[in-house]
Amino acid sequence: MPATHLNGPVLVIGTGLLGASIGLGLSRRGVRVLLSDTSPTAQAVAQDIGAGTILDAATAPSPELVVVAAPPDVTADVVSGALRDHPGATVVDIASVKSSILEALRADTRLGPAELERYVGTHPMAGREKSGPAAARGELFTAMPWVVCALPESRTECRLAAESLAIDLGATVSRMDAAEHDAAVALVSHFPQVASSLLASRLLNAPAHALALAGNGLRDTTRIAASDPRLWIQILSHNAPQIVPILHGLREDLNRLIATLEDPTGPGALLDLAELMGEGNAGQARIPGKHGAPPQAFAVVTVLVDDRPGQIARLLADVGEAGVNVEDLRMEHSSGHQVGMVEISVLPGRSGELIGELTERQWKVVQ
Ligand SMILES: NC(=O)C1=CN([C@@H]2O[C@H](COP(=O)(O)OP(=O)(O)OC[C@H]3O[C@@H](n4cnc5c(N)ncnc54)[C@H](O)[C@@H]3O)[C@@H](O)[C@H]2O)C=CC1
Ligand SMILES: O=C(O)C(=O)Cc1ccc(O)cc1
Repeated sequence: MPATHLNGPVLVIGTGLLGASIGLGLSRRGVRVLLSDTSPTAQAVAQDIGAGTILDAATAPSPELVVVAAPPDVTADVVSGALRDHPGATVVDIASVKSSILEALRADTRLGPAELERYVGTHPMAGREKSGPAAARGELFTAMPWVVCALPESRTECRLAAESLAIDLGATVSRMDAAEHDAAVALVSHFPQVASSLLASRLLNAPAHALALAGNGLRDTTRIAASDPRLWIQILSHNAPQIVPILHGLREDLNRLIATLEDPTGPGALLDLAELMGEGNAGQARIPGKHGAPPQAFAVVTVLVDDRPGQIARLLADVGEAGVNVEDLRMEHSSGHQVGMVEISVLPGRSGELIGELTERQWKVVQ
């Protein structure tokens, strides 16, 4: 079991997707986790999957750290309660927006300055398009960024406790203030969500024969359109001032593109399209790779796999035996066929070796 910086107990308030994932990850590392949720079902499911034990306020020891993992619109109120109920604890929240919560806490007359010194806002940049504890994963945060927004008055030991939470769960700490955080996530998280939802909503009246042709391009760009609307209504409305300027920029680009495509043979039209695609290529290339490393082009080895149970596991075991690290993996099913294509991304320079090993083991490698 890896050593942890936190001693515990850690009280998780809100045991949905994120809270139960935190509970699972900490419990697996040997930290005692107490669980609390307004929904008795969410609490019970979180306990059943091993995320911790349901809090019994009468007998529970005082927590070292309280993690508020409730929806954004109740987060400030729950943090305020936790700061008052647990005077010896650091209290962090993990909500996707930070400034609106901080403003509400600063305006909260039930809190004194000494209480706010124990609060640190945080945001793990990891999640899923599902909600609830049944979708929780203890390894959700491994190698993902975790933003820590300490206040100027946050106590050092409280900032360190917040950072320990992220580090113990395998995440990478990124320090910034609430305003910087909100501007950054508006661009890299909230705008993609809006774009994906807008794109997917265009499919509402699409004929079935058109949808049957959908490939990974559409699946990749609409995956997060399946996200929980109840959460996203809150995120978007809390961070609206940061999102609106990005949408104005999008509108300008759309107007330009529409004008170009309305006269695709007009002067400069093709150059305009080339510029648009080129700017997209350049923007995409700026997205960092795994572990915050610079973007890296991987070689992709494509393998045809029969759609039978156990095939992927057998393929991955063979890749492992070949001694080649899998950097990324994706699978494409063609509808109506009993075969799938698995794309294995590996470091450039290792693909030839992998193709040789897999071919020798009778896999059908697409060249
Ligand atoms: N879903 C995601 O991918 C990510 C979500 N977050 C943030 O994590 C927080 C939780 O989100 P999810 O786990 O996805 O939502 P969820 O819907 O899966 O879980 C939220 C839980 O909070 C409980 N809850 C509601 N009001 C409460 C209260 N007053 N006291 C105690 N518990 C209460 C609900 O019963 C529910 O079990 C949100 O603030 C969200 O912005 C952060 C990163 C990623
Ligand atoms: O599913 C994804 O790719 C995400 O980006 C999930 C996510 C959702 C909300 C957040 O505040 C942070 C991360």
